[in-house]
Amino acid sequence: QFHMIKYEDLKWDESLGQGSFSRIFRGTKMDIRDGEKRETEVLLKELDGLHKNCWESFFEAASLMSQISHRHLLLVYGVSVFGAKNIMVQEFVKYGALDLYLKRGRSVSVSWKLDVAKQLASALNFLEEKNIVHGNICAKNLLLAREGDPSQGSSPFIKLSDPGINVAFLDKDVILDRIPWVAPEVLEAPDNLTLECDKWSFGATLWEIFNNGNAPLRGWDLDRKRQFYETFQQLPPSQWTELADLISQCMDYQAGNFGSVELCRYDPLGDNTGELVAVKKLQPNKQ
Ligand SMILES: N#Cc1ccc(Nc2nc(N)cc(-n3cnc(CCO)c3)n2)cc1
Repeated sequence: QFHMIKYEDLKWDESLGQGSFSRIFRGTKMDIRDGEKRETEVLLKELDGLHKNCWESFFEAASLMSQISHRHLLLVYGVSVFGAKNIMVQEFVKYGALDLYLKRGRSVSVSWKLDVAKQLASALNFLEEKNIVHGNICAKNLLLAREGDPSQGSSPFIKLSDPGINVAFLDKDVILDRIPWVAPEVLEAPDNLTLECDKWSFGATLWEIFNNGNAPLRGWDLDRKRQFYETFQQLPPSQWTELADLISQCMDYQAGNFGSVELCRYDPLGDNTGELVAVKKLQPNKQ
């Protein structure tokens, strides 16, 4: 289910940084078209050696992206395996990851952000229609193919990247660190990803986009992040009511695989001033 690319047809240019379990490089792949040699600029994503045992998951994530094509889904040309090296060969997307682009202080307009949000929504709608779960929606996995120029009225263009290693293969701490992008039910059952999980992550990614690429709960340690879910907290609401409503509809503790909801008082100080919170009991899915 994958196009195998010969290692000798690849050429590495400069390193572009570090994903969580991979290193990325600019490069070229050589192929023959109409009988002549052609070099295509590519992004080489190399799985790092210590995660060798998840190479199937690494490639499975990519093959998910190459089984279907959509204007806002990254094009994956194929894979190359050479000794211990596992390399995914992707189309080179001109401006790279959206979170870095926004953090670099590009001041972009609200309509620029709305365009990006709509494009992400259309990619997720497409995946949902195919009943395909991505599992790692976040601004780092949105790639900017076109900057868009407000003076020319041209809008940005994004591509959703591959999800990387499946969350079921990740250590608990890595999953905790993905709070608030990872849906709460994934912490209990990381091998049961559903479309609801992508909806939750969509909410956190919207928050990122409209907060100029700043990560939600930035700098929080794992215990504080875990508590964020245990006390059913929400992200700080956006200044735009409709956006705040959309984000809280996506990041809805009820919608996941939670069973009955029982209201009780969460009373940390023991002086009965605690706020009323909902206590959810994890129940097996009713279906
Ligand atoms: N300066 C700069 C610069 C860097 C990168 C690109 N291009 C590109 N193309 C892709 N296909 C994937 C990525 N990419 C970026 N970060 C990840 C890991 C998180 O997914 C993947 N970047 C363009 C310019």
